[in-house]
Amino acid sequence: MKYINPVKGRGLFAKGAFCKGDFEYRGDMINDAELQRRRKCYHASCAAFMFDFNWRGKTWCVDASREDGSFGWIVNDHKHPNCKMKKIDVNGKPHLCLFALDDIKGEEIAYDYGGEDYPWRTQITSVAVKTSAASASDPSLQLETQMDDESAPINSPQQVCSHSSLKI
Ligand SMILES: C[S@@+](CC[C@H](N)C(=O)[O-])C[C@H]1O[C@@H](n2cnc3c(N)ncnc32)[C@H](O)[C@@H]1O
Repeated sequence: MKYINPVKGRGLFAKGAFCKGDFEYRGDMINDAELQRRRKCYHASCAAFMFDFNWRGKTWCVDASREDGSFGWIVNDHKHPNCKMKKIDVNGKPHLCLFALDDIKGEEIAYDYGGEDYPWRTQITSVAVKTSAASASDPSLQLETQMDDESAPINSPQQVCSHSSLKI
C-alpha cells in the first residue's frame, strides 16, 4: 500500500505475484437495513469503504471501514482495470474477491467500481492539475491522468465524500 496523491489517496501496488486470496474485500457483512442505518451516521471518510452489492435478490454490504489488516478495501477504481471483483459463493455466503485479468507486477492494482459518473472520471480538479506534472514522471500516479467522462457507480466502494454521493 502506498500514498498516491491528495485526490486519490492510497492505493495497492503488486510487489510480487498477485494472490487472489490476499485481496478479498473483507469487513462486516450487513444487510440493506443495517447499510441504510450506518450510512446515516457514518462520516463520509468511513462511508467510502462500504461496498454494497446484490446477492440472490437482496442488497448486502461489506463494511470495510474498520481496518483489519486485509487489503481489498484500499484498491482503487479504474475503467481499464487489471483486476475484476467477483462475488464468490462460499458455503452459501457471498465473498467479494479480486481476480487478476493480466499478470501484475509492480503496477497499481485496480478494478472497475462499476459506475458511470465517479467524480474522478468526470472532473479535473485543481489538485489533479497540480499533480499532473508529477504524474508524468511517476507511473504510480498515472491513473490520475486517465480521468474522463465515464460512468456512474451503483455498487462497489462509493464516494460519499466531498465530490458526490455514491461509494462501494
Ligand atoms: C475503497 S476507497 C480506496 C482507497 C482510497 N484511495 C484511500 O486512500 O483510502 C475508495 C475511494 O478512493 C478514491 N478513489 C478510488 N479510485 C480512484 C481514482 N481512480 N481516482 C481518484 N480517487 C479514487 C475515492 O475517494 C473513493 O471514494
